[in-house]
Order: sequence, then structure tokens, then C-alpha cells
Amino acid sequence: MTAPIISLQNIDVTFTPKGKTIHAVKDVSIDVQKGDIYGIVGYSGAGKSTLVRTVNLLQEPTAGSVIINGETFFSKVDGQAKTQIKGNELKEKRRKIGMIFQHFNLLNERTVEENVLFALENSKDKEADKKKKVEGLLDLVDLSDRAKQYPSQLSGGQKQRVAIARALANDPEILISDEATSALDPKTTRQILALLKKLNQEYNLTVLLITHEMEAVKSIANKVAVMQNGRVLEKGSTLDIFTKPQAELTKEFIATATNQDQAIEAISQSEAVEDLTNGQIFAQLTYSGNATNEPLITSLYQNFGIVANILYGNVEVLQDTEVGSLLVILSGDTTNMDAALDFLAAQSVSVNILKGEQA
Ligand SMILES: Nc1ncnc2c1ncn2[C@@H]1O[C@H](COP(=O)(O)OP(=O)(O)OP(=O)(O)O)[C@@H](O)[C@H]1O
Repeated sequence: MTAPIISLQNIDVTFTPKGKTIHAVKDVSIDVQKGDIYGIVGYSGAGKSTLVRTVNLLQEPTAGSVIINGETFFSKVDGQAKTQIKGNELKEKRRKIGMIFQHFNLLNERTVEENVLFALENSKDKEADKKKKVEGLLDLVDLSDRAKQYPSQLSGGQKQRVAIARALANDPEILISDEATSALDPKTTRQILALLKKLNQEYNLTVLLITHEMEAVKSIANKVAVMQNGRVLEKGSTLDIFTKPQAELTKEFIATATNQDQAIEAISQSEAVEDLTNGQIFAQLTYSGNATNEPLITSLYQNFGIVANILYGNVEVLQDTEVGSLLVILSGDTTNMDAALDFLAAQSVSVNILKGEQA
């Protein structure tokens, strides 16, 4: 595997406001490969923003190493500062890491094209070239007809597209998106995510996607890290995390993103689940790829005499792979049930027992 474009190693960030100590980030290590859309998901206060701000040293880590494109931006290990880029060098490097935010951070008294041009104020290019560049960027984000308008005349989605054009002005290889869709409605969110995906695919832009919405991760990220209380609880490919989540928090995020929490809640109150008898299990089965095509339910009956009553089923496509989810009541002999659950595990079906003897 090639060297990561972003390598955060054992990052700690501690704040000490008024003598109080806040461990915002605790021993976080993340490697992002070029071309990844890497989601970092967690609730408010989990430490996501603080962590990503260490990538361009807007936030200096208390300890750890920040290595971008093989170059050590910062390293402090065992209390010893080893490397830290500063001053103009840091400013120069920062320009190669674009950032977009929840509230767009546009200059309200400047037009759309002036906002984008502003990012090029340190560029030594000729004015005519800069103008051309801005035109190209506005074309890219489909806002050419709004060039002379002011931010107040734009919708939230359009403002975010101006911010994206501005973030791309210095040809960054990395784009940090910090809750960029959190203030947008669902349809506009989908459009902005589609634009990020397009930039990723067509320009090989690496995207760090900070969000509290697993839905956003599901739709465009190929990798994801789940954060809570400053720590990464688990990380991996989006497909793996969605099909085999380990941490309770991850399961919660996924249930919300796939609307399964609503299905589980509704079905949990159904008569069939309320009146679960001995030997019955109410479970969620999640499976991907080949397993989707396996006649699982038939196998359970034929091989183990276990009857599966399907109460809810859903299939979606994640990273070009089908991911299926079933809410079922499994009924049958206890010994056979154990064997059936082992069989499901061997078929790479993740079984989450929601109610019943083995829960
Ligand atoms: N400059 C600061 N001084 C003191 N505490 C801070 C500072 N910045 C962040 N924190 C604290 O660090 C913790 C992590 O905050 P952070 O903003 O990174 O979380 P987050 O996951 O990005 O959440 P949000 O989406 O709400 O910003 C919080 O407890 C926050 O109050």
C-alpha cells in the first residue's frame, strides 16, 4: 500500500480553559489514503473538529505526529517536540488543504466571484489568469450565472458551492469538510455530497468528511472512523463498518442512517415480538455481497429446522455492494438454534439479537 496522504499518529489535544483540563482528542491514529473519502462521525463534542484542525495545524496537537504527503508537519512524542513547520511555510502548506464549514464562512460584502478570488490573493499568477481560474471554478460548481451576486442572494446550497469553489482555488489535494451539510435540507445535502463525490472521482481529491450524520458517510465515504469522547471507537471500510459494527454507538448511528431504528421500534411493539415464546429469538440479520444471494432463510429451515419469520427487509447498495438487512423471528429447537447462529456467522451474516433467550 502506498504511503497515506494524511497520517495522524497518536494525536492528543488537551485544552486547559481556566485551569480546567479538557481532553478533546485522546490518542487518535488515522491513515487516509489518496483518493479516500474518509468519514469521521460522532456526536457534538466528540472531538471531530479539533482532530481535523490538527491536519493543517489550525490546532496544534498536545502530542502526536501529523504527517501529510510523507512530510512531518508536526511531531511531539514523549513531551519532546521534534518537528513543527511554522510561519510562511505553514501558510503555504495550508493553502493546499481546502476547508469548508457548516456556516460557509463567506465574505458577505463581496460578490461570489470576489469570494473565490479572495483565496488567490497570495497567488503570483497574472490577474487575467486568476479571473480565468475563478470562472472555471464557478463553472465547476455550476454557479457561473451567479458570479456577480452577493451571498445574501444565494440559497444555502449555493453558498456552500461558492465555499467549495473557494476551497479549490489553490488546487488542494485534500478537502476538509467540517459539517458542511449540517445546515442544509436533505435534498441540498444530497446535491453537495454528490458534488464532493464528483470532485473526488474526477480530480482524485481526498476528502475528510466530518459529520454527525452517518447517512452522509453512507452515501459517499469509502472509509469511516467513529468518535466518542475524544477517542476513535472503531474505523474501517464503510462496508465493513456497516455490515459488522462493533461499538454500540456505531450500531446506533447505522440504525439511524438506514431508518432501521424506526423499523425496530415499530416491530418491537408488534404482537409477534411482544409475545415471543421460549426458544424464539427476535434478531436483526445484516449481510453483504455474496451472502445476499444465498438462500439463507431456506438453509436455516432445511439444515436446522429453524423457521424464520421475516418482519422487515431492506437492501441497499454501499460501495457498489448490496447490503441486506432483515428483522426476523427465529423459532426452533435451542440446540439447533445455536448451530444455526454459528452457520449464519460462517456465512458472514452479522446477527444482532434484539430479544429472546440469547439476548
Ligand atoms: N478552544 C477550545 N478551548 C476549550 N475547549 C475546547 C476548545 N475547542 C474545543 N473544545 C472542547 O473540546 C471538545 C471537543 O470539541 P469539538 O468541537 O472538537 O467536537 P466536535 O465533535 O467537532 O463537536 P461539534 O460538532 O459540536 O463541534 C468539546 O468538549 C469542546 O467543548
